[in-house]
Amino acid sequence: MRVLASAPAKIILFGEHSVVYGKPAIAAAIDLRTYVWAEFNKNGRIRIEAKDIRVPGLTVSFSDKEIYFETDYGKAAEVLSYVREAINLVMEEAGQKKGVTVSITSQIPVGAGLGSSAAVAVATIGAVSRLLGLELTKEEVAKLGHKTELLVQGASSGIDPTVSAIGGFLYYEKGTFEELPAIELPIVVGYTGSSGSTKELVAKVRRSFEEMPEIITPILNSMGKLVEKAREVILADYDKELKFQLLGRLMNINHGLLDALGVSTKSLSDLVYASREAGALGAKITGAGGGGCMYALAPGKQSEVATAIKIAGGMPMITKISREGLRIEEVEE
Ligand SMILES: Nc1ncnc2c1ncn2[C@@H]1O[C@H](COP(=O)(O)OP(=O)(O)O)[C@@H](O)[C@H]1O
Ligand SMILES: C[C@@](O)(CCOP(=O)(O)O)CC(=O)O
Ligand SMILES: [Mg+2]
Repeated sequence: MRVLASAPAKIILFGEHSVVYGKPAIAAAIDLRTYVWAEFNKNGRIRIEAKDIRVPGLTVSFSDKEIYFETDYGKAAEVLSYVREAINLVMEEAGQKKGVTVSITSQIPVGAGLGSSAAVAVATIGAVSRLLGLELTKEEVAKLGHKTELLVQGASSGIDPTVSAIGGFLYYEKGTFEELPAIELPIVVGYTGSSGSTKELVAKVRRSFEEMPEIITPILNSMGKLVEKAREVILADYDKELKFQLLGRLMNINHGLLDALGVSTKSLSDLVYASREAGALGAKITGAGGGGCMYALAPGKQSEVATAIKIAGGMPMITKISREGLRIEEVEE
């Protein structure tokens, strides 16, 4: 038997990092996906084929006749730790340990703030649980995805695996979520081309929080308040123009606060300012930062903003919200 599952990337519209401290956040699934095939194998081992992820720590030496490959097993194992933990958790849940081969292909840039870690965990949990005959709801998959991130990162709010499993547009707070009405969001995502590790960035914010709680706590509180305000604006009966203007202002404040937490970079801020100058109503980092992506809200100006992002050295992506979260694509008996 073979099962193919897929799960989407996400953007965090408001509230990354502060969500780790129990504040609310707003996120949406987007139309880039990770695909995972799972099937039984005969050798009884867990085999992971990660087809498009860069594995660090490879050394090649060669003479006239031969090529030698050496791998830093620690580094290679670390890169695959989300997939490994996800498989282990499903096997524990099913009370079965079997030889399973998992094969991954992904459209999501890695370490770019678009939730590749959550998508790979959710799609793996979806495929392996179905293979083992375990019937999990999307909420249960989200919870196991959250556990996976906690095991690998040490800290995780759970927002990414929840959005990836459920799909759509969500207001998330401490493990619970509310589905927000689908509104057409004229956004442009800008990718700096560099990456940041969520584990390291979350740890960096934690260090500042522990060293200067009297300064960092009010920043996190402000972030929480602006997310509540953004939810009110999204649900209010305002016309679109006013809604976008208010959301844009809140995005700019959120970016400033993320910069104050130390998770922006020059490239990210360059793309943010270039977008605003090209007419975006708001622009901010999305995800953990330290590289990766920003997004801009640009009604009627999406192509101007995309061009400005390109000129500033980034890669623009015009994406749509994906209504669908985890999907079982194929089951071959
Ligand atoms: N296609 C993939 N195959 C295997 N592991 C992946 C894949 N995509 C992402 N990952 C895992 O997720 C990690 C990146 O997660 P993270 O630092 O949270 O950044 P983000 O979630 O923003 O992309 C990678 O180092 C790797 O461990
Ligand atoms: C920084 C954080 O708020 C979001 C991280 O998202 P990503 O892994 O950078 O896509 C962490 C979390 O919510 O667990
Ligand atoms: Mg991640």
